[in-house]
Amino acid sequence: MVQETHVSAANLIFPLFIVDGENQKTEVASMPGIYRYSIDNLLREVESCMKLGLTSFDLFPNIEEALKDKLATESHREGSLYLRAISQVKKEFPEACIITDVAMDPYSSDGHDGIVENGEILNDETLEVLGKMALAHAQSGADIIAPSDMMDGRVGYIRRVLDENGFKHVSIMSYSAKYASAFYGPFRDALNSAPKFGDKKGYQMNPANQREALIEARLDEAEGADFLMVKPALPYLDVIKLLKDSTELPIAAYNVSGEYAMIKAAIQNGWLNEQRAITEVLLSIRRAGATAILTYHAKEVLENKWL
Ligand SMILES: NCc1[nH]cc(CCC(=O)O)c1CC(=O)O
Repeated sequence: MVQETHVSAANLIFPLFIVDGENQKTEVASMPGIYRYSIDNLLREVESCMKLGLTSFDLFPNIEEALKDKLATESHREGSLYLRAISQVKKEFPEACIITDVAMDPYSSDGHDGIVENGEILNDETLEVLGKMALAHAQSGADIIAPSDMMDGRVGYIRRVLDENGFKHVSIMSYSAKYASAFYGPFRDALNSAPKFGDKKGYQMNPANQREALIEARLDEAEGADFLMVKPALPYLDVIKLLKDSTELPIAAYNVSGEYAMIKAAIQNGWLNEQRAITEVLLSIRRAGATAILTYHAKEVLENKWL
C-alpha cells in the first residue's frame, strides 16, 4: 500500500535528563523507562543512541535546590553541571546534534521561567539572563538553542547575542506555541522544577486558543527562529497543522512527559498494544505536519525496530 507519511530516526529528538554525581541512573517515577543520568552515564546513553542512528538530543538538568536563586545564576555559571554535560557530549560525539533548553525554571528558586518580583514576571530583565544562558550553551558546543520560556522578544534577543559573539551558525528552535498544559507534570517531577507559587498561565498560551499560535509563530519567524515548535503535541495536532500550512520553516512538536506517562500507564495495565499505540502516536504527529518530534519514545522505537 502507498503510505504518505513515515517516521524515521532522522525525525526524532531524544530528551535526556542530567543530574550531578557519578554513576547515577535513577528512573523518573512517573516516566517508566526514562532516567536522570550523571554525565558519565549520559555519555554511554548517547553512545548507545548513536549506534541506533538516533543523533539529536535535547538536554535538561536537574539542579540541586541549594544552587537555585531568583536570578537563576547557575544557568550560566562556568563549570556548571549543564555546561560540562554539553561540552563533554560534544567532545566525545562531535557528530551528535545537541539541542539546549534555554529557560530559567530548573535554576529558579521560584520555579518560574522568568524573574519574579511582587508576583509579576519581569520580561525584559529575564531576557538578559536568557542571553547569557544561550551564549554559555553556544560556547560549550550547542548546535541548536531552544528557548522554552515564552517571554516576549526572546528569539530576537538571543539571535543578536549569538551573532555578536561569533555564533551565527548556531540555530534557534523556538517554542512558539507552548500551551499552559496539564501534561508537563512528570517533567517537573523529573527536574524538581514545579513553580513554588502560582502557575505559568501568564506566559504560556491558553489551551482554548488556536489562532494566537499564528501570531506567536510569525513573531518568532520575524525575529530569526530557524524552527518553530508546538508543545504539547497530541492535544494540539490542529496547531501543528495550522503552523505547517502558514510557514516555510520546519515545525517541531514536543510529545511531552504527560503524553508519554499516559501511554506507558495504559501499556503497564495491559490496556493498549505497546508497539501499535506508540507508532500510531508518532505517525499522527508527522501526519499533522511536524518534521521533528521530540519524544521520550525515540530510543525504544529504534531499539525495538518498530519504525
Ligand atoms: N521551560 C520549561 C519546560 N521545558 C520543557 C518542559 C516540559 C517538557 C515535558 O513535559 O516533557 C517545560 C515545562 C514547563 O513549562 O514547566
